[in-house]
Amino acid sequence: MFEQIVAASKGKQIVMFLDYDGTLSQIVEDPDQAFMPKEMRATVRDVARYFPTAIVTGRCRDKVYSFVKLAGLYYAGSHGMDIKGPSKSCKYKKGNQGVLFQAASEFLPMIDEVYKDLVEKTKSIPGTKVENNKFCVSVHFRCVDEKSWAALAEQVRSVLNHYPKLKLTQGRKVLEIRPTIKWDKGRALEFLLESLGYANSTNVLPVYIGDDRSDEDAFKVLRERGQGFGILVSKLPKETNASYSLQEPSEVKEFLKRLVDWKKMSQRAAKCA
Ligand SMILES: O=P(O)(O)OC[C@H]1O[C@H](O[C@H]2O[C@H](CO)[C@@H](O)[C@H](O)[C@H]2O)[C@H](O)[C@@H](O)[C@@H]1O
Repeated sequence: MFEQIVAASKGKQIVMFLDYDGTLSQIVEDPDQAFMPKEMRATVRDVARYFPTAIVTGRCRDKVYSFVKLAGLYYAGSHGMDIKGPSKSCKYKKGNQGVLFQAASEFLPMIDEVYKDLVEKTKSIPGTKVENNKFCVSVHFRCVDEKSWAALAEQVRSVLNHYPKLKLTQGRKVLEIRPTIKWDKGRALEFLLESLGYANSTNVLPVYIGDDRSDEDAFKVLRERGQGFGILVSKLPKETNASYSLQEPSEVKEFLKRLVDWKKMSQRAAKCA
């Protein structure tokens, strides 16, 4: 896989897109404790030195920033509905990059309301955790007894019946409630490529690494564009639009490190030539 990606990048700018949970951090029971190991942070910092890099996540943007803590990156939170550019100078930064795009601002009051309703409706089911991700809501069932999963899903559906403008999707032991707008991680990837000046460029090689169903939207965009590579993080074989796979975050780290080392070497070689 590494060799194919490097070969395909000849004469092209690699742009890195990284999902957070299950990709840069291990899946843990408590979503508030999904910290990023120091070594992974150092690796992502290096990646962002050599390639424009974005974190694309279902999480609230501020929350994921509190985990990643790197200023030189793009952040696309709430499944790409909330995009912000690097907060410190970096060579890929274009102009003053505050918030670049918020796809669902008008949904903010509705999301706050549905969050409260969901907390209330699900509080009788032990282990449930409802997370407000600003433009979407997650209802976690990782710590819920399997016998109660159906009842929990039913409660969530009963709340959503009152919100026809919201839809329900499912991730890893999580029900995700999002606006029914045509925006997802794939659209966020396209938006970011455009923001970086690569809208219709053939001189770019986007690489997207993610572990969950919502990442499939980005893998699909890459497949349809016939450009770049999706890399699925999974221990088990799965139906996917990704081109390659890695088993777990530690393999993601090794892949990223290798990419940085290769880039450093090729820059050195170019200077000596
Ligand atoms: O797009 P992502 O960054 O992968 O976000 C998807 C969901 O990730 C988080 O939940 C997942 O990770 C948790 C911590 O390891 C785990 O407890 C949970 O079971 C996983 O689904 C996040 O908390 C959710 O809000 C995101 O929707």
